[in-house]
Amino acid sequence: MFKSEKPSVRLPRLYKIAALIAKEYSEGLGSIKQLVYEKRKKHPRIKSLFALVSVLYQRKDEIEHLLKKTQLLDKESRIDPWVIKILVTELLYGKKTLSGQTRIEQTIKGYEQMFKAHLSDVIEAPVKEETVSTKPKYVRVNTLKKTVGEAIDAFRDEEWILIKHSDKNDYNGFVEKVAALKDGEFMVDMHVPSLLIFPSKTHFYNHQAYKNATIVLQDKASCLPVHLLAPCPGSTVLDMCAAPGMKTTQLAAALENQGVIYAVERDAKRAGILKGIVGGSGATCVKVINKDVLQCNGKEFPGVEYILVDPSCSGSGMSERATSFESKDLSRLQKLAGFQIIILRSALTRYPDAKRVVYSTCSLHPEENEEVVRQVLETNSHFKLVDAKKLLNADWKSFGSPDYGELGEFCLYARPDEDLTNGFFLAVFERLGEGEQNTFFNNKIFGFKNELNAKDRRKERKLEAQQNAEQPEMKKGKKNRRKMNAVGDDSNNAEEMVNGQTAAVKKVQNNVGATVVNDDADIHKEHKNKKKKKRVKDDVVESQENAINDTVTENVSEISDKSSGSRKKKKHSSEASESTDDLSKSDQTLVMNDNAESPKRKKKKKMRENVNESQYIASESNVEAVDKKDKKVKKRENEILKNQDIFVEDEPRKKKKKHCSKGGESKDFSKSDANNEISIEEDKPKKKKRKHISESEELIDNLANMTVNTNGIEECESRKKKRKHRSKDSELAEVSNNGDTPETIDNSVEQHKSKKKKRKNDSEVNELSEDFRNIDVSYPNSKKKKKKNKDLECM
Ligand SMILES: C[S@@+](CC[C@H](N)C(=O)[O-])C[C@H]1O[C@@H](n2cnc3c(N)ncnc32)[C@H](O)[C@@H]1O
Repeated sequence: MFKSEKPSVRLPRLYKIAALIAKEYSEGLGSIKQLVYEKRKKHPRIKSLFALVSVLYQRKDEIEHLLKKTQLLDKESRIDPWVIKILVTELLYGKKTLSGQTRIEQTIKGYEQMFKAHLSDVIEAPVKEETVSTKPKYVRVNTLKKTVGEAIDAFRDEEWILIKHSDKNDYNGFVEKVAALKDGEFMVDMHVPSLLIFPSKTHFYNHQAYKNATIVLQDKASCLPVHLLAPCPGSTVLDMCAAPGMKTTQLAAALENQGVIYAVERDAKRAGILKGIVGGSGATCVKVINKDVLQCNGKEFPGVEYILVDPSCSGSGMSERATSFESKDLSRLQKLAGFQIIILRSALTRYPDAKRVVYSTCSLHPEENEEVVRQVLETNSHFKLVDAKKLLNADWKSFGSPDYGELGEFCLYARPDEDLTNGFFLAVFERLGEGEQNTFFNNKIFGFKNELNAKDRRKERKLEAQQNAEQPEMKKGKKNRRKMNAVGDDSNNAEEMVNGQTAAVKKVQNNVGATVVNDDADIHKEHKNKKKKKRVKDDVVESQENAINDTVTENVSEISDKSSGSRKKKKHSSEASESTDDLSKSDQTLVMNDNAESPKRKKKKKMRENVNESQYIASESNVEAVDKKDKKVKKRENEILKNQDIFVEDEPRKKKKKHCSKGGESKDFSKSDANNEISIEEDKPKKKKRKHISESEELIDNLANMTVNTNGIEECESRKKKRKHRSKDSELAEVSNNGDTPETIDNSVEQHKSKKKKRKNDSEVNELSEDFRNIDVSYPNSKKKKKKNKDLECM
């Protein structure tokens, strides 16, 4: 390739920073705008940075095509792929030249003719319209600062018109109303009562309520995990992957600042941002901890009852990223999934008081969602998967894949086209109660059960019932044969899946199979056997979970040594990959049944761990750019943060109040929003204002019916007390219960429009988004397109 005669050494910072932002954006670490502001490192050409990354994503299909055709990433493997993508963007869609004399720029420029040749293959497609344009603006009321009723009244005082939808069984009708919201209208969400919905073009950056954190711009999908975790005031919560802190502050609001939230964030810089957001929100019950959560456990955070696991993911659900470069990268997905499995497992095994755990991602890939849930559930004997729709207690339409049978049915998706939200996935786990079972637990061959289909399970049960009806002697023989066959089948599967690991896998299977067969041997002592089987199973699981924890610990120690030992790990990885390549592809978190573990198996297990470690490490090093810094820099950052009062505590502070009784109860979150947040000023002089109040109260009555079904769990005592205190207020509300009629809504539209126009003129001048409307002239494509504001809602 062409090389300049006097190559300069340094690539312009603009490109380096743009590459970093593009990479982090692809990893779901924020919206482009948010990352530009966060990462620009005082670079003055903020618009150019934004434009470069935006155009890269707008033109991703073409760029991807060119990279493939020219094999540029392979040929220039020494150059960071993100730098390549940014430079290609600049060359083809930006200034249309790379004027710098650096070797890297010149190298990319050398491909210009090839690009042009291949560009003609690509049908000149219009720049992709961002699907977010149809997505409304979601505004979560920060109930630490204002009640929902107060917030609604405040908006109505600004002439916003409330559109109601109270039928919680009519989700389609609700979505239709949301999609049809006109300028000047807003709604209350039918699932998350503290969430208000505005038309997509509404901007809040200049709104006082946004500036003082009375409202938070948070997508509906991102509000659901905390809504379903539903911790009650006074409880102890662990937010495992907390930054930038949208869900942390939502958790604090759910707790009404009573209790403790351990908000753990591994990235030092992001922990700083988290601390800022928490501080601004008025949350006082949050402890920000800058640490790898995989190094934490129930000793460090005692009494954790609720856990939110919202790990780094591909971010494929973010509307505008839906078909990004990464969405097709299976190996990256596997790495991310490996990490997600480890972190979810640690949530389910390391916190003995945990009663409810919510796992969420902003990914639409089953590899990061149902598959993670499957792998974790199949090896956990203490938790069950809960039907999330039941908890939601209202109509919903997007669920997990039918390929996963009941498991899929129990998980929720949010999809941009159907739900008008970002893409999201969510699964809820609860600790097993007395006599309960995790029906997804794989008690045959851990990690190799393929019959997840509910149909298959029904068939299995039918078969079992038939066998029970047969002669005991016959049954004995048949059952044993069946068990043996099952082992054989699974061995075959294992063989296909694990390739080089066959022997070890068979040994695991035979061990487990033998246990089951022995347990089943005496069918006349069925009752006794059941108990025995459960004991054996529990023992196996216990040791298995311990083994998993050990693995996690080993991973952690490896990770913490990452900067010094990355080369070593690469070696591990390549050594192991020879024999475990397929394993890593198909089942990288192969469950470890360590009951009576042979040295040979231990060795194999270690090998698998090495693969997992290196994959996990690889994915994590992708996820956090900061990890590339050397230890010294990181240490210095940590010290700075320590000085900023981000702390790691050995002992948690004493809880202010513990409202939940022992049994694992969680609060009725919707009711809390409804009952807790409304305060009515009795002596408002204006008629109009009084009307607003009464309407709000009517709405609140509706909200009170939107309860989170907590599976028979009692309501928090604190809630009851609070409701009593507020009963006076609600009585008053009932007296003045006059809602908007369609007529009043219509009449006020005109009035509203003129006022709104003025308000719009004022506010738009200062909109932050304006920065991006007149994007650098060198980017005609991005200029053509109207820039859509992206809030912090990506999280
Ligand atoms: C998807 S974001 C979380 C968004 C956040 N829950 C919110 O609502 O604002 C994932 C975060 O997890 C952090 N993270 C990744 N691995 C971690 C680990 N092992 N320990 C703690 N934090 C981790 C990442 O740095 C990133 O900030």
